[in-house]
Amino acid sequence: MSRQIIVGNWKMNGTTRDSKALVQAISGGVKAEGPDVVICPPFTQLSLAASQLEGTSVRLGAQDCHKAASGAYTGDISPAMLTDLGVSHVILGHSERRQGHGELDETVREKAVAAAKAGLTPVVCIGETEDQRESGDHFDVLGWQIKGSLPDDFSGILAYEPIWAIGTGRAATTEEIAETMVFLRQELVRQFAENGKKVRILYGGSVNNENAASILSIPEVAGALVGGASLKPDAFLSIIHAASAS
Ligand SMILES: O=C(CO)COP(=O)(O)O
Repeated sequence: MSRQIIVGNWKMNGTTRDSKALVQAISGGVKAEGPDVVICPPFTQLSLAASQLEGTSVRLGAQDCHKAASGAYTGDISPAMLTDLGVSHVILGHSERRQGHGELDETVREKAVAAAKAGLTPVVCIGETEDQRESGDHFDVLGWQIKGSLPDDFSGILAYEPIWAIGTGRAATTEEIAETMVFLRQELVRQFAENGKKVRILYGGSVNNENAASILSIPEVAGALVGGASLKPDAFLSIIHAASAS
């Protein structure tokens, strides 16, 4: 198993005071020789986190970006603004943006192109709803999301986050994850040939300190995208310690 990557998605959490404490606790507990670690605070805390993380091995990610480099887009943040702050990764197409903001596959793809062009590593999220899984349509849905959301020359990270597992405390079972990982790899190779072999796939959805070790030992799981548990230093650090470092 190769070096895994643990990404913490803080979502809309973090005032200055608690962000400072959280970054400090995480960076203080991470070992340079451990797995790759990326934390994704809200835009408002990126600058502070960047200065706190200087000289540490923890990388910084954002939770979204616009597809344009600059311009008349009130309220948006461009990829160049992120790299300017020392951000290296960007989460794109999270289900909370797809569902809450009507973000479409095509928009996610355009953002992934723009992010990569600016030197960011996109972490593109896909995942089925509970209804889609129950009706057995989940593989079709995931195949379409890959086709629609990933550019042909994609070389970033794909995060499989079943919507029904996000924030519910009900992670997918190791069998469900294992089976889905096999499908995702086949689909990536079918759609993108050689390039599809290189894309790293993360699992996300109710990953915590108790289930991390078994999820991270599933073949093809290159790491985890962690929401709620990434706000708790002890839980997040124990997920990090459960990940493979080499
Ligand atoms: O959405 C997620 C990470 O992007 C997962 O959130 P939870 O870990 O809180 O289920």
